[in-house]
Amino acid sequence: MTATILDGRATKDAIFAELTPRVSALTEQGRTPGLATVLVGDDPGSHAYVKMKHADCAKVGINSIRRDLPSDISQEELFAVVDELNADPACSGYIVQLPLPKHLDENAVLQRIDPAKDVDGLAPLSLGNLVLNEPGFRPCTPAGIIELLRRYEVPLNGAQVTVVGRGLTVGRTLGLLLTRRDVNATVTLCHTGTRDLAAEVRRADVVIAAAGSPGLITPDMVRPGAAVLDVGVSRVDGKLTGDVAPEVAEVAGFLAPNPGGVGPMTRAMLVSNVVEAAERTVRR
Ligand SMILES: Nc1nc(=O)c2c([nH]1)NC[C@@H]1CN(c3ccc(C(=O)N[C@@H](CCC(=O)O)C(=O)O)cc3)C=[N+]21
Repeated sequence: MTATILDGRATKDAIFAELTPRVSALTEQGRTPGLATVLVGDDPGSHAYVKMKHADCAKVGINSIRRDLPSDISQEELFAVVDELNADPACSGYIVQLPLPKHLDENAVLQRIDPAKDVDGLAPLSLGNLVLNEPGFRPCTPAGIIELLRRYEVPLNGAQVTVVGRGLTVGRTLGLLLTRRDVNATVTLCHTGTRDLAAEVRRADVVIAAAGSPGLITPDMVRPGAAVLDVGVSRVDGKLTGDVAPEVAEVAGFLAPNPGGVGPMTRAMLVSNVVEAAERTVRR
């Protein structure tokens, strides 16, 4: 037996096809959505992600604005860029690519993002809305994971989900989203302090690997038929490697590979949030 692939690229394309008429309708009213990206420094991986996001925008007819900033930019200078995007009517929403260089205060930057433009869903107000069950932008990777499972009809209601990794962009926020009443999963959130990772993974119906530790999840840890989603990326000898060992495909029922799984879904959710931001914006 070999796992059914949870194809994030095809699912992203399907979502883009659904978004395109909404973008066209906005454009006909002179309200074309616009996504801005803020990239500080020259990390090659971050550059590649930002480039993909702009290509996605072009594909669905969204305008894009790019702010590539030097790695030695000061906190005040970065605030000025954020303020400018907050004020720019052509920018429906934007993301500040994380992580930022160490000399910058990441939380202070996230706090300065206009909540109406926080399409990444990582600013404090969006996170608060998520915890309080209020409407608001959802973080793109967790939203993409749930959407991918939903479209492949992998049940989450009452399911045991083991999430490995507690980072803000995936594990921490995914736990919050999965345990909401409308999703209704039981979540175990594992991290480097977890005593017996193999045992926690073994009892899961769904495993989300977002630790950034190459090959961490091995076939002996996976219950036959379980859904396994590989979200971690690390560079090993210049090659991108996921958190899930390749042999897991022979045990799992469903597998979201990396690349080709959750990454494209993150971008699909970002574009979806931008369209929503533009739709919500009232004309002045
Ligand atoms: N504020 C913020 N928000 C983010 O959403 C954010 C971030 N910072 N920092 C970095 C991570 C990483 N990230 C990815 C998005 C898409 C792919 C993606 O689409 N990858 C493709 C292609 C990979 C390839 O072939 O090179 C795939 O997995 O198939 C990957 C990684 C978003 N991030």
